[in-house]
Amino acid sequence: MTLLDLSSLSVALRSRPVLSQVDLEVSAGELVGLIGPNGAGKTSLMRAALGLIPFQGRSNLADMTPDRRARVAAWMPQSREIAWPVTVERLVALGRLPQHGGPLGRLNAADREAIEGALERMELLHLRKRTATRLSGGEQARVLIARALAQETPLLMADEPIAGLDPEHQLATMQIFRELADEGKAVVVSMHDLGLAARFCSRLLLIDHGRLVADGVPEAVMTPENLRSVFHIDCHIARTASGLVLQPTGIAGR
Ligand SMILES: Nc1ncnc2c1ncn2[C@@H]1O[C@H](COP(=O)(O)OP(=O)(O)OP(=O)(O)O)[C@@H](O)[C@H]1O
Repeated sequence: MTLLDLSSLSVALRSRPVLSQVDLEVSAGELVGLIGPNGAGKTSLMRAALGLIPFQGRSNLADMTPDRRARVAAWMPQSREIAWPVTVERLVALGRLPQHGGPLGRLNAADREAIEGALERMELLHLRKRTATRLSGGEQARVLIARALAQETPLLMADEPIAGLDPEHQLATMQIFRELADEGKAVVVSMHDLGLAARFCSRLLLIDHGRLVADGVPEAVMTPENLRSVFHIDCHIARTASGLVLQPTGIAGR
């Protein structure tokens, strides 16, 4: 089942083209990593797909009413600002707003199950009564991922969700995304850790200067040529039983 369907998606910000003619379909069961250098257009692609910024072309999500979209796609933006000093469990409960179609009234059994599941998955049960604004940056990021998980949408889109997490929680979070995809959801995440992208994602989209320049399984996208021409780096790449292992070794040509 196709959950994200973009055709000829283009974005110009302040009259400057930042995304050009992206065609993309993402289906249930895929964990898609969006990779590319700083300023390549990863955030613009996701924000345009969600209808959060003006674009040309077509996005199935942007065509939906806001209510419908919130039931189809959960979104974790790059900015990690938590505006109010509410408890962790209250913040995660806000992920249930779309299911209520309005203000969050009394939580029902399905809400409670979704909230508990999200807190447990993100290893936040011990922090549930803490004030979210008084957590560390990485802890706050995990709370925001939990809020997106509690939304229980078939599609999860997250902008650099593992940035700032410690190694254990980076691995655990990528593993959770992998599980969500295996459970039949579609997950689209932008990320800069090419090693984790190669190891966990079923498919990679390589963006460079606003264009989708490669799209396929990690082995097909993480080629020495692509890594050199797009990221300007040399990498050690090895195929292992647990997937592709990739370690940047230097800046190309230096
Ligand atoms: N509000 C804005 N006004 C004008 N240009 C913008 C604006 N926001 C982003 N841009 C430009 O759009 C281009 C794409 O930015 P975008 O944030 O999509 O890149 P990105 O791939 O997500 O980068 P990063 O990895 O650094 O987060 C960049 O050149 C950026 O400078």
